[in-house]
Amino acid sequence: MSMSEELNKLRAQIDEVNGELLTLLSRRAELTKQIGDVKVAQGVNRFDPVRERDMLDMIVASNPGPFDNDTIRHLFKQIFKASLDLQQQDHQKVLLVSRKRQPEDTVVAIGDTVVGAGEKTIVAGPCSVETEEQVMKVAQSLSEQGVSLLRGGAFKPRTSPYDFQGLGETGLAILRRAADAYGLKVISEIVNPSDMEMAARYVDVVQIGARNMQNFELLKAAGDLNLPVFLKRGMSATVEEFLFAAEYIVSRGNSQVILCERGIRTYEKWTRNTLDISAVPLLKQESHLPVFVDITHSIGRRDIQIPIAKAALAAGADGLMLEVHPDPAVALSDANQQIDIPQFESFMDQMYSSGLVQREDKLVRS
Ligand SMILES: O=C(O)C(=O)C[C@]1(C(=O)O)C=C[C@@H](O)C=C1
Repeated sequence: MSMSEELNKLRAQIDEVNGELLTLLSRRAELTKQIGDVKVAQGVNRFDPVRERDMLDMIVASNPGPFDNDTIRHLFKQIFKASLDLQQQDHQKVLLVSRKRQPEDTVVAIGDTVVGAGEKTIVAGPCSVETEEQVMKVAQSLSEQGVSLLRGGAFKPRTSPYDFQGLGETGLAILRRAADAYGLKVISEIVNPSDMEMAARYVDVVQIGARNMQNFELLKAAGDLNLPVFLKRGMSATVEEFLFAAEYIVSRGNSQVILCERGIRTYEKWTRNTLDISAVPLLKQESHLPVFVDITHSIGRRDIQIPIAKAALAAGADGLMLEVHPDPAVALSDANQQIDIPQFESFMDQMYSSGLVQREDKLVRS
């Protein structure tokens, strides 16, 4: 027998053993899955280190070699770990917001504006609603720029109780009048579950702010609404916690949820928050919900807004949120970060000329 004939023969035997090992591993895996089910039913912990140690002791006691005991232990520990992972996967509930549940993108219709269907959408407006004149000026600019979603804060959860807290229902009424005057739609934050019904008379989209991302009663109330919800990521929330917050809304029957990355708290001081750009493709990958980036709160400065906007869109964001005020210097909140109307016009010019955003009023809808 030649050398290569001998090699081929041995390899054929190895292939056979591999097949037998695979059959045995699969049989073992099926058994561990069944054990996993029994453990869930009994409410027992899946990981059982004592059982693992006993099995290892038993196995090495009858180890015929040539592998030494440490190697055998190592190999079997890998098998235990894989079995545990399998038990866990089996019982992980697939979230309603997950792409595993719904592979196709959720599209949210706000009037004629279609969010999440490929076109990029801009949401703009003042941080706080201050006067009718202020909101009218911004609304006029939005309509001239072909932007149809007007934002404005009427209920302001401010860090300090002594800061301007918003005009409340009066503010929502101002937003509605301005939006109606210019054919726009309104997005505004609601902070109290008991205000949801009242808010639905004025707004087209309810916003849940970063500070309320884990206000579960508010999330449930938003889930009972028949309106889209714009959910902002909490400043210290992980991507997973963010998705669970969205799940609170969707699990109540409201699937019209838009996620918004708005920066997270880090040690960096040159931006107000640190824009977690990686959250955008991660959220798009994990979830079917549309994803926006708030380019105002995330960075808190005007000078780098254009590259940040481009980065957000390039990362796959479905839209951008930004703050516009006729006279930012005298704004009652966020005076340092809002842009004025000429700056907004120039911003939109750059978005359109780069081809990243299409004018909504020029889009032909089928
Ligand atoms: O015997 C169990 O309790 C199992 O869950 C099975 C198994 C195994 O793969 O053998 C898996 C995980 C535990 O940590 C211990 C053992």
